[in-house]
Formats: sequence, C-alpha cells, structure tokens
Amino acid sequence: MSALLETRSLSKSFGGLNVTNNVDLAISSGDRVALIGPNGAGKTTLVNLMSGALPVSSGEVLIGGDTVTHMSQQDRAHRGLIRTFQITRLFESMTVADILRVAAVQKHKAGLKLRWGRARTDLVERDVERVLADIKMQDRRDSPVTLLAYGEQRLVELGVALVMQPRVLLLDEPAAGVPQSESHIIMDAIERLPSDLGVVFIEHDMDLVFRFAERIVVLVNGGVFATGTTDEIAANDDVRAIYLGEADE
Ligand SMILES: Nc1ncnc2c1ncn2[C@@H]1O[C@H](COP(=O)(O)OP(=O)(O)OP(=O)(O)O)[C@@H](O)[C@H]1O
Repeated sequence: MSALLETRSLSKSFGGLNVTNNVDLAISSGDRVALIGPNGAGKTTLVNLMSGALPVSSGEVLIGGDTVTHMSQQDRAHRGLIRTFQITRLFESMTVADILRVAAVQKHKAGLKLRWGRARTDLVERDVERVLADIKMQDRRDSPVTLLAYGEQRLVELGVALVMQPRVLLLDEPAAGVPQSESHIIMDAIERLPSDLGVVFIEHDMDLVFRFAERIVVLVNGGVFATGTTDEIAANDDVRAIYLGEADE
C-alpha cells in the first residue's frame, strides 16, 4: 500500500544555501512522527515543502502514491494533507464556533452551492459540532478567541485543521509559547486524534517528543541524520552528541 505522504530525494536551496538535502520520508496511516533537530536544521522548511507552502528545488512529494510536487497547498489539503496555521488577527474577535464555521464553509464550498436552506446549514454545523467535541471545547463555543488562554487558542488552530478531516496532519511546534501549565491541553488533544491519522510534528520539547512520538526523524543540516523508534533514538550516541547534547547546554 502507498504511504499517505512520501518525499523522495526532496531538496531545497535558498541561493547557495542547501536547506533540505535529499530527504526520503514515508508517513503511513496511524504514524506519530516527531521531526527534531538543532535550530536551523531545516525542520520548518521540510514541512513547508511537504505542505506546498514552498516550491521544491528538486525531488518529489507524493500523497497516497500520487505526485503532488507542483500542486497548491489547497489541492494538497483536498487530498488530505493539512498543516496547522496560527490564527490571524482577522479572526481574533470571532468566537470559537465562528472560526470553525468559516473553515467548514471553505471545506464545503463546492457542495454548498448545490444545497439550500437547512441542508446547507446542517453540512457546516455537523463539522463544527464534531470538532468542538474532538477538541473538547463545547463549553467555549461562544467565547471570542481573544478571551481564551493561549493554550486554548492553539487548540482552536488544531480544530481548524480537523474540520478538514485530514489523513495526514503536519504540526509545527503545537505547544510553542504555551505555558507549561497549559501544555497538557494541547497534548491531550493530540493524543485523542483519530488513530488512523498520520501525524508529523516538529517539537523542541523532548518530554513531549518522547511522550507522543512513536518514530523520530532527526534532521541535521537539512538531511536525515537518523531515524528510528524513540528507544533507538534515545540510545543513539551520535544523536545525543549532535542534538540532545546541544539541547542540554
Ligand atoms: N526564505 C528563506 N530564505 C533564506 N533562507 C532561509 C529561508 N527560510 C529558511 N532559511 C534558512 O534555512 C535554514 C533552515 O531553516 P528552518 O526554519 O527550516 O529550520 P528549523 O530547523 O525549522 O529551525 P528552528 O528550529 O530554529 O525553527 C536556516 O538556516 C534558515 O536561516
């Protein structure tokens, strides 16, 4: 069976700087993969190349075995590859339910044109309710996002991604900036994600990596330096020297 998401010899350079070097990755249904590496290793760039936010210099990106290397982010999203985005200022005065509603209207754009009245509303509201339950924010549905704790705001971002019913979810530091006292809000929600979803997340916090990941990919200088289970990576002296050693400084 084809991997849900695959990269083949993926490379990216900015001018003379090689930021992604021949990266081969395969993400399958149910995978929980942490992308780690020192600052500037190319983690965000790799996620941007996979999601289509950046054009590749060479190599391929495939979703479900189909090449999507030159497809837009939107087209990749329709194929089930979703990454989270920070909620922009534009949305700040909106309520949690409104934000999810906007995402659901986007998702059903084509379908909504064919429906009227109640059927149209139902389609959107079903998604809103499903996601409010997924992120356990039913009691916050009418809260303006600005009034939420930062951890909850990041949870709404996850909710927006879940509206799309992704098959692969790319999370760039889902708990970044979230006070430690609130980080469980995010991690609990991530642990409740559908078991068949493939999840790739960039994370600097090793406690979160080892709690949540089943597989770790270590990037150094844009290339895959090591890949393995959490136990294998924890026991890898080269990784410790290059990455974990540095993180301990
Ligand atoms: N648009 C760009 N133009 C030029 N160089 C860039 C651009 N985006 C990223 N880089 C460079 O590419 C390298 C990798 O950056 P990237 O943000 O992907 O790393 P990262 O592993 O996500 O880092 P961090 O952990 O600090 O977020 C860095 O040296 C960065 O300066």
